[in-house]
Amino acid sequence: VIVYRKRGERYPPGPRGLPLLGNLFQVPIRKNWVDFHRWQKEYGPFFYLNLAGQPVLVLNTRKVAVDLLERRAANYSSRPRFIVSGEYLNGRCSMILVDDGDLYLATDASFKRICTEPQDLNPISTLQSDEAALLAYDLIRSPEQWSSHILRSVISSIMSLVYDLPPLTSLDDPTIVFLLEAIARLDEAIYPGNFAVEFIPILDWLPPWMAKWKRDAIRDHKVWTAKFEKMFDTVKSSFLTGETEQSSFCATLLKPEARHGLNDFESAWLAASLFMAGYETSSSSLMWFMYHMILFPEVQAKAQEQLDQVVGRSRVPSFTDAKHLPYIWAIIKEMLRWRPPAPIAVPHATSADDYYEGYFIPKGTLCIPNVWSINRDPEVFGSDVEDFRPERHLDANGNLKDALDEGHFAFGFGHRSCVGRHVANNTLFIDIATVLWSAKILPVKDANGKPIVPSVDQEVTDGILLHPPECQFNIVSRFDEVEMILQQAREDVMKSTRYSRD
Ligand code: HEM
Repeated sequence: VIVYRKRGERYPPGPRGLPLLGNLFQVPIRKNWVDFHRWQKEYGPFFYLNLAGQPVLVLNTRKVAVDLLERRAANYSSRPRFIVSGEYLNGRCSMILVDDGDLYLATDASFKRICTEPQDLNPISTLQSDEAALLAYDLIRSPEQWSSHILRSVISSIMSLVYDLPPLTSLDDPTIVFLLEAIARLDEAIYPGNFAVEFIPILDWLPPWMAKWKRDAIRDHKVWTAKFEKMFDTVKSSFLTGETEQSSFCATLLKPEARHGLNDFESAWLAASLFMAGYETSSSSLMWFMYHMILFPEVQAKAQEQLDQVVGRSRVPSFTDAKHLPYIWAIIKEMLRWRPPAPIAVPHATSADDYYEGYFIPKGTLCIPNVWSINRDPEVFGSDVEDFRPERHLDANGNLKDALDEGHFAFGFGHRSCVGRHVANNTLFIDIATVLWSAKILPVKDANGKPIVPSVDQEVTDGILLHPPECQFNIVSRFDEVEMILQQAREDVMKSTRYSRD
C-alpha cells in the first residue's frame, strides 16, 4: 500500500524524511527497537515514519498499544503485506502473516478452540513433562551441546503437539532438517531490506520469468505445501482408521466442530504455521534462561531454594507444583520482559483511516508495537526497568501479584496476540523448574580460573528475533540422587506408549 500524505491532515510527529523515500534510510535494520525507544524522547509515545510511501506508526508505551491494538482491535488487527514471505512463500495461508480476512478468522477460531485456556492443555502436559526430564538429563550428560539439546527438546514437543509424533532423538531427522531449512528461508524473506519488492511493490507486477525472487518463492511454496500436506495426511489416515487415540492439534482439527470450514490444504498450513511461530521464540527463550542463570546466580539460588521446599529431592517437579512455585513464574515473566525474544513483535496494519489524539492514521498503516520499549514503560514497571528483578512480579508474601497477568508484553497485543502463549508458558515452566531442580548452571572458566560470563551487550539478533550472547555452561547435578532419578524418568518416558510407537 503506498499512501502519500493527504493534504490538510495532521500526521503524528516523527523524523523529517527525504522526498519520496521518506525515512527509508533513517531506520536502522538491526536492533531498531533500541533506537525507537530512544526516539520517543524526541517524538513522544507514538511516532510516524514514511518508508518510501508506506506509512508506519511506532507504538512505544502500553497506553498507546492498548488504546489502538486492543480497544480499536477491529481496525488494527490486519497484517501489512509481506510480499515474498506472506504472499508467495506462504501462499497467503500462514496464520501469522495472513490479513484479517475469512481464512484468518477460521484459523484463529480453530486454534482458540483447541488451546485458548491453560486447562485445555492438559493432554499435552504429559509430553511437556517428559521432554523436560529428557532435557535435564541431556544437559547434565553433555553440557557442551546445551543449545542442540534445547532445540531438540523444543522441536520434539511442538512436533508431538501438532502432529502427534514420537519424540525426536536427533536433529538429523530429515523432516526436521526440512522444516529448519524452511524457517531459515522464511526468516531471510521477512528480514527487512532483503527484497526490494517490499519497498517498491510495483516490482510485483514483473512476471516470474523476469523476477528470480518470485520464481524461487513460487517453487518453494509448492514444495512446502506438498510436505505439509503429507504430514497432515499421515495424522488424518491414522485418525480415520482409529489406529491410535490422538490428542494432537491436527487430530483435533479433523473433528468437524473444530474445523471451521478449513479444507485439508488450509489445515495443513495452519499446523505448519504453529511450528514456524513456536519453534524459534520458545527455543530462544530457553537459551535466554540459561544465560540469565549465570548472569544472575542469586536468582538461580533463590529458585532452587523454593524448589527444594516445594518439590523436595526425591522426584522431578510436575505441573501440580505450578501453583506453589511463584518464583519460577516470576523468572519467566521477568525474562520475557527484560529480553523479549521478538522485540518488535509482528507488525499489525490498519484496515481503515483513523484519528488518535488528534492525529491522522491512514488506512494501510503498518503499526509496530515496540515491545522492547513497552516492556520498559515506567508507568507500568516503575523506574528500575533496566534491572532484572523477578521480585517485581511478586507481592510481599512472595506470591504472584496477579497470576492472570503476563507481567510483560512479549506475546503482542489484541486479536493478533500469540495464540500459543499458554503452550509456551507451560513449556517454559516445566523445563525451567526441572532443569533448576536437577542442576547448577555455572559459567565455564578460562585458563586462569576466571568465570566467563559474556556481557549482555553481546546479544545476537537477525533484526527480528533477539538471542543471548554466545556462551558455554558447566552444568552439574545438584545432589547425588539426581542422575538416578532422571535416568529412571527417561526410561519411563521411553517405555511409554507414545514413545514406543516409532
Ligand atoms: C516464548 C515463546 C513465544 C513468544 C515470545 C511468542 C511471541 C509472539 C508474538 C509477539 C506474536 C505476534 C503478536 C502480535 O501480532 O501482536 C505471536 C504470534 C503468534 N504465535 Fe507466538 N510466541 C511464542 C510461542 C508460540 C508457540 C509455542 C506457538 C504455537 C504453539 C505460537 C504461535 C503463534 C501464532 C500462530 C501466532 C500468530 C497469531 C496471529 O497472527 O493472530 N507462539 N507470538
